[in-house]
Amino acid sequence: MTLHLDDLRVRHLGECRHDSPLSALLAAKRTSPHYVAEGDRVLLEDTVSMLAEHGLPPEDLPSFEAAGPRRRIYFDPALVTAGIVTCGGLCPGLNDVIRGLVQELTVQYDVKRVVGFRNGLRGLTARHRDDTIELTPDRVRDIHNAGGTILGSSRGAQDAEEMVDSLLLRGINVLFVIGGDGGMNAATNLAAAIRARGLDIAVIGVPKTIDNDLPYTDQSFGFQSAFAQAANFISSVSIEAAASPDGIGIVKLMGRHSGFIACYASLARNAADIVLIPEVPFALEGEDGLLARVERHVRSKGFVVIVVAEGAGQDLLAERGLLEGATDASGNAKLGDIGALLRETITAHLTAAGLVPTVRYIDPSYAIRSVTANAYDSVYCLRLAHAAVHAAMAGRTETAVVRWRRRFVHVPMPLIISHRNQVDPDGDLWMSVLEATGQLGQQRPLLVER
Ligand SMILES: Nc1ncnc2c1ncn2[C@@H]1O[C@H](COP(=O)(O)OP(=O)(O)OP(=O)(O)O)[C@@H](O)[C@H]1O
Ligand SMILES: O=P(O)(O)OC[C@H]1O[C@](O)(CO)[C@@H](O)[C@@H]1O
Ligand SMILES: [Mg+2]
Repeated sequence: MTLHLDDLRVRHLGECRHDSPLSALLAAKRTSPHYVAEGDRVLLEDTVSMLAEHGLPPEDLPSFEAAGPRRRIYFDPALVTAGIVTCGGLCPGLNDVIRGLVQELTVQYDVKRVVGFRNGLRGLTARHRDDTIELTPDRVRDIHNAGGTILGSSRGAQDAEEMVDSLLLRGINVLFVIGGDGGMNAATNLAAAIRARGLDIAVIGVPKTIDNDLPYTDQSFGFQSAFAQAANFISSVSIEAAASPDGIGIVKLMGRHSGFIACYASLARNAADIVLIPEVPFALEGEDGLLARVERHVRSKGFVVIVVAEGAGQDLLAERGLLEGATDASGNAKLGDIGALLRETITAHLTAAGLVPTVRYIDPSYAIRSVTANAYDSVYCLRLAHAAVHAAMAGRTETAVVRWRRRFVHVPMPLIISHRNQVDPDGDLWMSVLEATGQLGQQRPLLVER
């Protein structure tokens, strides 16, 4: 998709007429290698060839508005009531973001009231809108020490008009939606409904997903904590597999459509022989199929470790009638158990080949996303929260705050949901996985024409 400068402009509610309480901090600031001034922009692309292809002067190249505090702001903080909602699956760092938002709003901007809507967007429906949590600095002081979200979360559709009514009834001027692709979709619809009614309410998204499947963000917060935890399970399974004759270790990791967790967790331990992700189809049968490869590994090395993303090989399950074709409350496809299929077919294949396999299959499932954010993610969450508050107070709306090429920037929400971020089979991450696993060293990478 070719993007132009105009596609990357974010919406403003109006002119910034108030002095920011942070303006003194900004007085002498200019763009530097470590700071982007509020009038400057951050390039979308970062290679000479991609930039040259546009044939445009620098100021016309596709670029993002820099995040960060502004000298002048749109909202009078004394009149602001902020709302926060977390939606979709859990992700390490949710509490860190909530804490950062509340602290920045109340301490720096002196916003008097922050309201937490409970249990996801369900908390914005007529039935649940009065069941909120008052978020004060005291209430959030220690919440980052635990995983999950103190607000609760949920899946399932809600009516945008009903949610706008809730914002009006609760006197919300700025709403922070912390969510994944679904949450950002819902926030976009909500912002459109607010705009259609001509209301003065800012909607700011903080993208959240352990799957790292949202585009225009380097990596989503919590992803690093989640894959670090996943890597521990890879270590366990490889120790088990190595200690058993004809040992087979299989770890299935979350990643509905994107195999980032499987790739990064595998690279973190460098113990996997085979990594399977949704983006790279594979065959079970045939000389270059998975079963033959597993057999070769077992015969040469004595054991094999396979890391499989939950969304990989869904076509193989469908062929065998093992997919229900059902969806969850948010419309996400329910997946079949690729780990179980691997366990069964590998056991049968090796047994028929005269081996006596010992199979260890671990599905850590929720255990990787319910963890507390690690120190790196905590810093990241706090900085995203600061950026989100600055964006909201400056009257940005339908805008997500992300880190892009190490800078914090504003992305129009429609862009964040325009497509899915996936591992590129022609990109350098997958290349690293092939190099690290040795999948490349065999006849061909495990990318099988089917
Ligand atoms: N296309 C959509 N339009 C409007 N609302 C949506 C859409 N998709 C999802 N939602 C709503 O957004 C909320 C969160 O969506 P979902 O359950 O898919 O999780 P998510 O935000 O994608 O997070 P994650 O992928 O990390 O679990 C749900 O309440 C859901 O109803
Ligand atoms: O069981 P739940 O809560 O619906 O969530 C499972 C899904 O949520 C995610 O963690 C994030 O979308 C996926 O990796 C996983 O498939
Ligand atoms: Mg999602």
